[in-house]
Amino acid sequence: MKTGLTIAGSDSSGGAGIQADLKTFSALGVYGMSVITAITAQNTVGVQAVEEVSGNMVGQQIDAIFQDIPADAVKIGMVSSANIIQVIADKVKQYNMKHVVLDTVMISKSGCHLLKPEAIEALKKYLIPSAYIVTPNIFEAEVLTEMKIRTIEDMQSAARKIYEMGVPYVVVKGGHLEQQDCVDILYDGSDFRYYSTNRIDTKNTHGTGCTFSAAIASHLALGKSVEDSIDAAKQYITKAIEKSLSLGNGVGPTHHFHEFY
Ligand SMILES: Nc1ncnc2c1ncn2[C@@H]1O[C@H](COP(=O)(O)OP(=O)(O)O)[C@@H](O)[C@H]1O
Ligand SMILES: Cc1ncc(COP(=O)(O)O)c(N)n1
Repeated sequence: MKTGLTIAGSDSSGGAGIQADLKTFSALGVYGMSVITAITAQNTVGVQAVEEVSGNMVGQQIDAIFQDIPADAVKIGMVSSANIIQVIADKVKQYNMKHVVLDTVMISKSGCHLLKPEAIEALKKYLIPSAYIVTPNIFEAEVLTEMKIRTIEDMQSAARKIYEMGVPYVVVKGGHLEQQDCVDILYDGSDFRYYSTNRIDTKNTHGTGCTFSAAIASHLALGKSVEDSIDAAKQYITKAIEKSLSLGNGVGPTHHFHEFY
């Protein structure tokens, strides 16, 4: 069986973070493993508290996995601090991790900092260059590139700038662009590819970025190319949003379905 690892934060409400990633791995037929970087007390309304795991413990979780079970793909989500970033970047190198999909999580949809602002430089310097694919949303791409993004052309310029940080593939997600379609763009250093769907009219988008990046990692683990993995992940996230759940009083979660049923 193919294996996937998520290195991310825990979301107690099960909609985002580690929980969304493991549900995605499972739905796509990949054996899921996890390294928890932080625990959040969180629900569909907001994030009530965050407690970071120590860098040492993050490293020990990674060691425990890689000394026993190789991961066919790795998804990285909430990393919280510069110290944790450094540990993860070192371990990616040490274990020569393959198919590392980095979702540059910064702020929750409810406005809580999941990455300390002072850790952004470390993210750019150490983690982005150690990834195979990065998947910033519009806001994250703006922070990384220090530019405003309002159009597809702006997304392209941002993708070029992020590529220059030393990562082979950049996906800038267009879920937050003010236009009818949801267009994600892939840049590989020479060409752009576009993945577009109609915007689904729903408030329930808790965990969309987590689900999308975990789905890309799952398809890479299953042996698909980068282009096909993103295509398949786009189909998965679109269905997961279409069937999203009105649970809780706020932004409800995506729904994970087992394709084999
Ligand atoms: N309302 C929507 N309808 C269809 N697809 C969406 C919608 N919102 C987001 N997406 C898609 O979900 C994925 C996550 O994107 P986005 O919302 O931009 O990231 P994040 O969750 O990190 O903020 C992307 O593939 C995006 O195009
Ligand atoms: C622990 C954790 N990680 C990530 C997110 C971002 O979620 P989204 O996918 O909705 O941007 C979150 N809310 N909580």
